[in-house]
Parts: sequence; C-alpha cells; structure tokens
Amino acid sequence: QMPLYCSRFMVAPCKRTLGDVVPDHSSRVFRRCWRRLWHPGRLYTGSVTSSPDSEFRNSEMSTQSEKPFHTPVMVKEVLQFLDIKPGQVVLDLTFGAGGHSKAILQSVPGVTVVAADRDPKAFQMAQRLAEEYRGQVKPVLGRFSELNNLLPALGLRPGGVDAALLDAGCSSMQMDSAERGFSLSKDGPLDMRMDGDRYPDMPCAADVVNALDQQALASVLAAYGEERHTRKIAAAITQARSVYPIGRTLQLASIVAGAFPASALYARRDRLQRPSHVATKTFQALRIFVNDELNELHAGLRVAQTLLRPKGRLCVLTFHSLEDRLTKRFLRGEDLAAPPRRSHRQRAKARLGLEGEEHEEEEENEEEEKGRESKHWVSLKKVIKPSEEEVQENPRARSAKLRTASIAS
Ligand SMILES: C[S@@+](CC[C@H](N)C(=O)[O-])C[C@H]1O[C@@H](n2cnc3c(N)ncnc32)[C@H](O)[C@@H]1O
Repeated sequence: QMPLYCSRFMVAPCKRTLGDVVPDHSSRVFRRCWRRLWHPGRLYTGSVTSSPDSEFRNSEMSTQSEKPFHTPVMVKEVLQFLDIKPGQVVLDLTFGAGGHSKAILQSVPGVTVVAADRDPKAFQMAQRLAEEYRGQVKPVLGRFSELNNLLPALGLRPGGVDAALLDAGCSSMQMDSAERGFSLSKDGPLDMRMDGDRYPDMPCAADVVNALDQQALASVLAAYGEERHTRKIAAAITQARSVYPIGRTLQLASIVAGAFPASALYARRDRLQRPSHVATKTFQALRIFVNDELNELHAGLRVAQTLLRPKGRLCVLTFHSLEDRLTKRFLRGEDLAAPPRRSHRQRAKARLGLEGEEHEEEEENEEEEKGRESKHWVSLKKVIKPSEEEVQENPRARSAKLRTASIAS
C-alpha cells in the first residue's frame, strides 16, 4: 500500500522562520521551494527509518560496523592564522569530532574553547572533551542561527572572543554513517538532517524528493548542486516516485543513475580525477537544502563578526564553491542581496556553459580582490589550499579552501 501524503508539519509545526533568510541569490530558490514543501497534504509520511524499499537495500553495507572518523583539515594552517595566545577564548563554531579543538587545546596552554555544533552526537563528543580538559571546554548544542541566544548564557559578550573557526559542511562521521542518509554509496534512510534528533518535524531529504514538484526540484538541484542536468534528474525522480515513494539513499542514487546512459555513470571526475558518481551533485544539493546550509553559514559568519574583538581572527574552511563564494563576499562586505560580481574568466566560462563542472575548479582571480576590503574585516591572506601531501593523506581535503581575516580595529 502506498503511504499517504499528509502533512506531519500541520500536526507539529516547525519553528523555521522563512523571513530570516540570507539575502543571497539562491535564497529565492530556497524560499519558493521550502514553501512548496510546506504545503499541507503533500508530505512523505513513510518513515525514513523503516522504508519498505528493501530491494534497494544493501544489507551488507548497512549492517557492517562503521567506525565514524573525521580527520581535521589544514590544522597547521588554521593554528598559524588563528595565532592563539595562552589564556585566550576561542570559538569553534563547528566542533564535529573535535579535531581542530583538540589541536588548539594541545598547542596553547590555558585556552578556553567554546565548542558549538548543531549535531547532538558532536555535542556529546564535546561534553566528553570537556571532562578531559576541565574548565577549558564549553560545549554548546545549537545551529549558528541559534547561537546569539545561546552564547550569552556562557558569559560571551560581543567582542569577547579572540579567535573563531568555522569548518563548514558535514563531518565524515555524518557522511559515512549509513543511517544518517548522506552517503550515496552506503544504503540508509534518505534523511540527511544534521540535527534531525533535535527537530524531528523538519523535512528530510525523502520529504524533498517526494513532495516538491518537478520544477521546484530542478531549481533546488541547480541552485545547491550546480547540476546542469536538472530537468532530466527531476523528471526521473518524479516518475520514479509516482510508482513508489523514495525512501533510501541507494534507491535515489539508482533513480538518478537511470536518467543517464550507463557510460555516464562514473564519467564525471572529482578534483583528484577520481570517478565521481553521477548523483553526487544531487546529493549535495539535497543536503544543503535540507540543512539550509547557506543561510546558516551566513548566520555563523555574522556570529563571528559580532563576537570577535578588534583584531580577533577568523578562519573559515569551505568545501565547495557556493560556500566559498558566500564567505568571500561576506568578508569583503559585499551586499549579498545583489547578484555576485563575476570575473572575466567566470563570465567566459558561463558563456561556454562550463560553469559548475567539477573538474573546472573555480579559480580565484585574486587580482580582482584588491581594493575590495570590507569595513569590518581585514583579509590576512589570499585563499589557501591544502598541500598535496595533505590531500594524498586525506582526500576529503581536496576541495578545501581556507579564508582568513581579522576584525578591523
Ligand atoms: C566539517 S565538520 C567539522 C569538523 C571539525 N572541525 C573537526 O575537526 O572534527 C562540520 C560540523 O559543523 C556542524 N555544522 C554544520 N552546520 C552547522 C550549523 N549551521 N550550526 C552548527 N553546526 C553546524 C556539523 O554538524 C559538523 O559536525
């Protein structure tokens, strides 16, 4: 029997405020699509944790014991640019598995680390670290957009933080746990929420693919996945779900793959020239949309701007061009409501239809950065990339970009 589409949000309304969105150009897509998702009577109610789609289940993968592990990226560079002195206060906005926080605690005596994360599992790890470093770690559970309300309880006031780190996106613990639904290679419920435990009524990825109409779905894929074949993929998804609701990660991956000839399945390459699955960008788009990652990133940058003291330093690690562009524009003090200014090179790429190609890494035209300083921030260095050795050791670092800035005094 087909699950009914009815609104679980009507029963337990979500607290998301649609008005409080980043004035970033992709937010229009966000608002429009989110409202559609919100529409009563259309949401996926089949539980993502007990999907009947066992034919898509790879039981070997989902039952194997997974050791979640996250290798922190560019630790040496982060420590160098944060330049933390003994006894200072550091805000780690993205604690994750605590790799950067631990490195800070180990290298600077008497430092206090405020360890925030939206993921309750990361929060538990921060609590454990707080036991190890008594009085030096202050765990906080919350999204960037919630921190203004949470941090004053810890005695943090505007200007009271010496250094801040934002390591954007998901941790390997989240990506590699099949049951969290982020991975397109491990079967699991199509969830993708970083804090679904805290907000069980928030839409998950299964809600998005089962409830949005084809055009809205295509807009989400284009805006957040920078995917070029959006119509084809959105059509495949809407066709597949008319037969059976989509509830599992491998099910979605195979539906997307089905929209392409077999030869195209791994024809795309990542930045290490490794074959990348044709559904990779679809998964990225859904993850960003479900977790409202770009608006959250903007909120996190604003929190850092408010809390850092004059000359206080910020490091931001990003992993795809949407995050990096937003960070770059924020640190330049650009109006995010205006469409981004494009370099000659980017305009040429757009004309040739090469935008968004994974192998076509978006290179910074750093010459154009000159004279674009913000009144709030002083850039410490051009964008920094990981060393080749680091990328070899930790392939997840391959797309990392580090931006560093200090508060103008
Ligand atoms: C790349 S991981 C950080 C890894 C960490 N630096 C380490 O070394 O282990 C990103 C973390 O940020 C968290 N995160 C992402 N968006 C967030 C948000 N809007 N508010 C708070 N935490 C967020 C995720 O839950 C995840 O744990």
